[in-house]
Amino acid sequence: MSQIATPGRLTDPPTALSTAPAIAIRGLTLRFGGETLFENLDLDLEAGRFTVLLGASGVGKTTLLRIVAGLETPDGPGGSVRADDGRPLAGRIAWMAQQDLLCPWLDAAANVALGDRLRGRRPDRDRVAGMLASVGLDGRGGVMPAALSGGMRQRVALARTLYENRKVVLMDEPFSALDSPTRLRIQDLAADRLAGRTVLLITHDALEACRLADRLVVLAGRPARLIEHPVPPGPVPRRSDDAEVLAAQGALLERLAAGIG
Ligand SMILES: Nc1ncnc2c1ncn2[C@@H]1O[C@H](COP(=O)(O)OP(=O)(O)OP(=O)(O)O)[C@@H](O)[C@H]1O
Repeated sequence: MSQIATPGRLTDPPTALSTAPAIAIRGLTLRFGGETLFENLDLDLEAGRFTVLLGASGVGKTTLLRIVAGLETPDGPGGSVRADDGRPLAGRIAWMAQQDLLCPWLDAAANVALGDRLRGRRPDRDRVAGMLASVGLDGRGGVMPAALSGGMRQRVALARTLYENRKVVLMDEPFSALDSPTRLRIQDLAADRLAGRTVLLITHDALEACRLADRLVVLAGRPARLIEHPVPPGPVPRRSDDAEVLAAQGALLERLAAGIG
């Protein structure tokens, strides 16, 4: 297992971070074949906060994320996804997936700057090095993905997300493939490095949800509805051994097992 050091904070200007928008999702309806996944679904993502989304497999979590990202179009004229500053969301969203999606033929540094390469821009080497250092991978830019552990690969993926410096970050079970201690450390890192951005995180891990959520919602049923679940007190990331976090995790698991999610 690789331990994550506690590196210095990122150098993104605070003014840039403070412009993270709130997002209002309104009146979403989506049908696949004969199934109605969403019917007039609303969700608000608070500016600069972690909203955590749980729910049973197949309920529609990834589809909801894809709609927010503009990768899926809701049915009918009523549905909308809008930023509260009135500006388009396109170009302001980063995506982190369950798989690290690193290109195996590029080293860690080139993977961090992949977006620049795809846009035909010259990567900013100093920023790339800074992002790698900020996730505890100082001096590892030349290492190929095959030589990195799963936890380190996800840290490179996090550095790539940070390099993009988007104000909205959509995360689809980004840590689910990691062992528990590594997952705990990268949760801490993500909470610290993504602070101030508007984050929507999908997870099946009740402890992860209770550690990271400023707001916790469960997607359940068909058509799916959203059910609020209370979050433990205190700022994120909360300690995994905190009594209130453990109690909230237990209560959340009981609710999920009872079939609300
Ligand atoms: N493009 C599509 N065409 C048809 N059906 C789809 C499409 N995309 C998703 N679905 C269906 O919509 C439902 C919701 O899928 P989705 O991947 O959003 O679920 P999920 O809650 O993210 O599940 P998991 O937790 O397993 O990742 C599933 O029944 C899936 O088969």
